Amino acid sequence: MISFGERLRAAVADYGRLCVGIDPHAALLASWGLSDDARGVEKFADAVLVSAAGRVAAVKPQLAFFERHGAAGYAALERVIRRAREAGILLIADAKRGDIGSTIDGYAEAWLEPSSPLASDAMTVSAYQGVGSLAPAIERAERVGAGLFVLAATSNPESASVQHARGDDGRTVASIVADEVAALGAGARVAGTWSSVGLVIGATTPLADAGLEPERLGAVPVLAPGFGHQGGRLAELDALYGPLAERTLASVSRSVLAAGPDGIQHAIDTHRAELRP
Ligand SMILES: O=c1ccn([C@@H]2O[C@H](COP(=O)(O)O)[C@@H](O)[C@H]2O)c(=O)[nH]1
Repeated sequence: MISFGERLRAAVADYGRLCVGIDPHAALLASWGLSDDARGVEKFADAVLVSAAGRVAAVKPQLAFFERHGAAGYAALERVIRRAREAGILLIADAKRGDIGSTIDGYAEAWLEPSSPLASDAMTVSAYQGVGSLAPAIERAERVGAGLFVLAATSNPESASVQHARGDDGRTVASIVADEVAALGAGARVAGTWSSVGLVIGATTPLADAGLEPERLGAVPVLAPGFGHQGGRLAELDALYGPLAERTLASVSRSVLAAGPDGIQHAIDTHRAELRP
């Protein structure tokens, strides 16, 4: 079995460091001429998949916009996940789940276990209950070759009051999360391989402001939202992420999706061109 970290490394080598978000906001559905229901959401997601497969390393459905449509939205998402697998593109479920260990394992079973109808390549999780609370999800992910991205320094401006707060040793909350994630499995890893447990580090704040020291983060991959619509510039990815840049997957949703069904392929290509190969 190939680990998620290694599958991500291969996808980035083949297709570059862009991830396209599948965020069927009501306003986008309207501008695409689609109905604001599960059918519209599924058509939207399928069109994004067709345009992204073979062009970018991964897609990232935002679950909120499927959940809006209840059970029918989930059924649509199950089919989208299956089609992503058939198309051979990595799919990161933006679920942002977090809870006590026994419950987080339930979430991991739902989103990562291959027998689940929602089985994704990776999911986003929150460490607000402590990185240790994620241990069952981490163990399950490693057992089934899936991945996790742990929120560390998110792209929204409100995050600073919590994530940049400093403890007695001077480290920020973001850096405590990042250090604990980096320590997972460190030493057991083959040199040059990527970890299957990554971090979410938004593109809207310099790493230093969040107290993050990239040289401490070993082989951890990064999922980086905040480019495009939120103001981050893809051309500045290398400068922003420094030594982490090679392992950073830049995620863009609205700035690509706003191009509509006829323009999305071109928009993806334009965004890719802003990243160096
Ligand atoms: O720190 C974070 C974590 C996740 N997100 C999610 O990424 C996309 C961003 O959408 P854009 O349209 O490219 O702004 C969205 O699904 C967020 O929930 C984030 O923005 N920041």
